[in-house]
Amino acid sequence: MNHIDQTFAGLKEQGKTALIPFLTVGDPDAGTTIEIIRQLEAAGADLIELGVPYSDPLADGPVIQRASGRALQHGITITECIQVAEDARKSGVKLPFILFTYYNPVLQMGLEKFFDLISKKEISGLIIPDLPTEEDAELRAMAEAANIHLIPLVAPTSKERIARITGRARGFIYCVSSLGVTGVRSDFHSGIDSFLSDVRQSTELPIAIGFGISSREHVERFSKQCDGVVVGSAIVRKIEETLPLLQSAEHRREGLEQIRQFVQGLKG
Ligand SMILES: O=P(O)(O)OC[C@@H](O)[C@@H](O)c1c[nH]c2ccccc12
Repeated sequence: MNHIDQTFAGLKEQGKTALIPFLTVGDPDAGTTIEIIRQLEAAGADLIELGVPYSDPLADGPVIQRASGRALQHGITITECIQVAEDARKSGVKLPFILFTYYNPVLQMGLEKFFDLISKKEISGLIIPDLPTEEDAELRAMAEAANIHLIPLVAPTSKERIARITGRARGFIYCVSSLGVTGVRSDFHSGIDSFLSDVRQSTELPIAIGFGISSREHVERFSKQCDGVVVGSAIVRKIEETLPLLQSAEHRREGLEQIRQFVQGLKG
C-alpha cells in the first residue's frame, strides 16, 4: 500500500472517479509548475502526473512536444523535476505524485541513483511509456523495494498481453484510449468499451483511462467504467494559452485562475 492505493480506496468509498492531470514540469519554469500544481489540487485533481521533459517524446503529440521544448529551453533536468514533487509537498500539496518519464533519462542517471533519489522525494508512482513489460524486471524489483508503484500502460491492441501486464502491475492500470500519440480527440478507439471491460476483468487494481480526454462529457462517459481519468494535452494546451499571463507579474494570478477554472470544469 502507498499514497496512490489510499487515494483510490478513499475515492472508491465515495463513489468518485479520480481526476489525474498530466503536466510538463518546467513549462515555463519549476516555480510556476508548483503554483499550477496547487491550482490543480484546488480544482479537484486527485493525483498528479509530473512529466519529465524529453528531447524525443515519441509517444507525444504536438502540444506536449511543444511544452517539452519550452521546458528544455530553460534547461530543466530530471533531478529538478523530481525536486518539484518535494517542493510542492512542502508548499502544502497533499496529492500523490506520479513521475512520468521516458526511459532514457532514467538510464542516463542510472537505476540505483534514480531510485535512491525518488524514494526520498515524495514520488509514489512511475510511468515509463517506452519500457516494455518484457524488459522491466530489474526496474520493477527496485520500484517494489522502494514501495513506488510502476504503473503499466495497456492499449486496445494489447489483447493477450493484457493479463501478463496487469498480473504484475501495482498502483493502477493506465488504459490508453486510442492508438497513436497523446492529444485531444473527438472520438476514441471503436472497441474501447470491450477493451476496458477486458482490462477490468484482468485485475483487482483500479483502472484509469487517458489519451484525448478534454471535456466534462469525456470525463463523465469514462467515469462509468474507470476509476480514474487522465487529462494531459488539454491542460498543457491551457497552460500554453495562459503563458503570457503566467509570465507577467501583473497578470500571473489571473493566468493561474484560468487554469484552475478549466480543470474545475472537467471535474464538474
Ligand atoms: O495528452 P492526453 O491525450 O490527454 O493523454 C494523457 C497524456 O498526456 C499523459 O498521460 C502522457 C504524456 N505523455 C505520454 C506518453 C505516453 C502515454 C501517456 C502520456
